[in-house]
Amino acid sequence: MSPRLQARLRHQRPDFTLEVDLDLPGQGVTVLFGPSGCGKTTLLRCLAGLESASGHITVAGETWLDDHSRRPVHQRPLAYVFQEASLFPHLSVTGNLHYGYRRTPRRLRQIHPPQVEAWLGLETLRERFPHQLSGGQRQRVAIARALLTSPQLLLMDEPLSALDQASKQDILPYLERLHRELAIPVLYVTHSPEEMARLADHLVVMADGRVRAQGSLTELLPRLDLPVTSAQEVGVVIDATLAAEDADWHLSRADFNGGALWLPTPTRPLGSPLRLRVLARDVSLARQPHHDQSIQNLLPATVVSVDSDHHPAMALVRLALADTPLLARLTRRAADQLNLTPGQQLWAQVKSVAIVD
Ligand SMILES: Nc1ncnc2c1ncn2[C@@H]1O[C@H](COP(=O)(O)OP(=O)(O)OP(=O)(O)O)[C@@H](O)[C@H]1O
Repeated sequence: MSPRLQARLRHQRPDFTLEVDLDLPGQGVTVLFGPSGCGKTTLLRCLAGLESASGHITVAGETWLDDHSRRPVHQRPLAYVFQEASLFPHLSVTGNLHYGYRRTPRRLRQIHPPQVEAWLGLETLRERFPHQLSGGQRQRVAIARALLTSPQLLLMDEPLSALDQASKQDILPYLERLHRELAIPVLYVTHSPEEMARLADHLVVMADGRVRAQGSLTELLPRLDLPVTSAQEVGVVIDATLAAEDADWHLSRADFNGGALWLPTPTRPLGSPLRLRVLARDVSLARQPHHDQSIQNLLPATVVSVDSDHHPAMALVRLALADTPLLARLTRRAADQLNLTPGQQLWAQVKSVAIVD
């Protein structure tokens, strides 16, 4: 298990104060989420040493900042990817990739060109120059170049926001792959709920220069007090494994801690990890398991709480499938007729499941 990324930071500007205490896993993607101006970029810049901050930072077991010492930017082994890829225009893709790699001392090189070329699908682009690449391809090269410095921390500040929708959809599978391969922490700033659902393992929700909540995506996404999703899109993500296939019906079973869901067979081998998204509006509840209806996914669930929704006619029911949370959005009248109370056992009928990763 890699050592955790810990940072307690205070940064003061005349009209803005950043004051955060982060304790994040040493591996995986942490998405920083929060309204414009809440301090996400400032936090990344403080971690990078581009802004002065007091406090402490520990990355990969090494202290970058404490009361007695402050490592300057060039001594912090991190990579920073911005909205716009700034590649060297006079160098080919290979030239750009080798730039950071060659400047990294041999003994510190942990990531090598063939690896990142495969992760980011660059094998056929090696000879091209930046002006011969699409926006998404340029950004893939920029990410690869950053990784070839073998950083201990990867900071990504809205890396897809300058791309059009088609390029975003092109690049997301590469980022999902990276997310599975990289053994370092990645801090990823985005305003996009889709990028959050597809890439995040962890979430830091910020407001006014402070951390409102931090934890795993599965734990924080269903929280109704956090502004992470719109009322229509509220739901959960479930990390599952592709466990069985029913070839006759082209359906596959995804198992997770607390149950299993059937879905149209995806093009990936049995045993693969799979991230599923279930929206609250696609879950209904019943006291008995009804098999005389079209919904195939029936899961035994326990009521945790019944909460208000943005609309006065609706209620959000928080459920537990063992350790896995699920949300159901019902009319208040339906919730009243079911006489829902915490601890009650019933059946969750899941109408639709999307694979997000
Ligand atoms: N160079 C600067 N000098 C002074 N104030 C700044 C500077 N950069 C940002 N700020 C202010 O600091 C606060 C935090 O800004 P920051 O860019 O970190 O927010 P953010 O959450 O990244 O926003 P966005 O989502 O819009 O990128 C804001 O009030 C902003 O106006």
